[in-house]
Amino acid sequence: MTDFIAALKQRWTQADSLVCVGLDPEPSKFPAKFRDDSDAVFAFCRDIVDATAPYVCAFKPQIAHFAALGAEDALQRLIAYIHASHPGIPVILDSKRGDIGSTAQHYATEAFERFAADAVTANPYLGRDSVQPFLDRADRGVVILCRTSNPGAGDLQDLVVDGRPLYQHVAEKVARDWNGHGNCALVVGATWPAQLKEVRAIVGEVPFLVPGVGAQGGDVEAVVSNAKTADGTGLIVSSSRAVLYASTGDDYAQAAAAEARRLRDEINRYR
Ligand SMILES: O=C(O)c1cc(=O)[nH]c(=O)n1[C@@H]1O[C@H](COP(=O)(O)O)[C@@H](O)[C@H]1O
Repeated sequence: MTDFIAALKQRWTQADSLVCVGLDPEPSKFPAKFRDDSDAVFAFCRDIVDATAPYVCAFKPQIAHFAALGAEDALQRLIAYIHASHPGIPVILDSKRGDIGSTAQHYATEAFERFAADAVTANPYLGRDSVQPFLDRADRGVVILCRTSNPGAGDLQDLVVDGRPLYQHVAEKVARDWNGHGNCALVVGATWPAQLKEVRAIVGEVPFLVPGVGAQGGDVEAVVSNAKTADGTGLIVSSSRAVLYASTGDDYAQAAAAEARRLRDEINRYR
C-alpha cells in the first residue's frame, strides 16, 4: 500500500481533480432495479465507483451507512474492489474514531487491516493518545476533525480557550505536534469559508477534507479560493448525496458521473 499523502498528491495531479465521492448508501433512495437485489448495497456503490472514478482524487465510504444495515461485509468488499479495479485512488474510511489508547488500537486495526482503508477520519476530543495508534501508521492517513460542516459545529469547536477558538488549537496541534510522520489531514466543512481561510493560515500545506458541498449547500468558489494551497491543490472536496442520488432512474450511474465531473470542473475554475 502506498503512502496515503503521496497517493493523494499523485491522484490530484494525474486526474486533475480535487473531488472526493462519499459512499453513503441509503437503500430507500436506490433505483428500482436494486429492489430485489440481496447485494444491493455493494452493487449500487460499485456502479457509482466505476462511473465516477475518472473524476475523483479519493473515495470516502461512511461506516455508519453500512453498519446500520449490517452490511460491513459489503463495505469490506467495496474497498477491496476499489483497490483492485481503480488502483491509485485512495480510500478514506469515515468512521470518526477516538477512544482511550488501548481501544483506539483496535479502531486502527479495524480501519487499516479489516477494511484496508488508506486513511481514516478521527475525533481529537480525547487527546493525543487516543489518535496515536492512527498517527503511528506512517503509511496511512489520519483525517482529524477540526471545524465540522454541521450547524452545531460551533457549540464546542468555537469555545474560546487561551484567546482563540478551540478548532484553531486543534489545527495548530495537529500541524505542529501530531504530524511527525506527515500523514495528517484536517476536516474543515465547506459551509464555513471564513474558518477555512483561518485554518489554512495556521497549518500551511496540510491537506483538508472538505465535506459540505452539494446537499449541505457549501459554496465551491469560496472553498477553493479560501483554502487551496499555493500550488492550487491541498483539498479533498467531498460530496455524497448530490452525486449518489443525482438520479433515481436507470441513468443513476451516468447522472452520478455527470455530477462528479461538473463538481471537478467547477472546482478547477477557481484553482
Ligand atoms: O468526516 C466527514 O466526512 C464529515 C465531516 C463533517 O464535518 N461533515 C460531514 O458531512 N461529514 C460527512 O460527509 C458526508 C456528507 O454527505 P453529503 O452532505 O451528502 O455530501 C457525510 O457522510 C458526513 O458524515
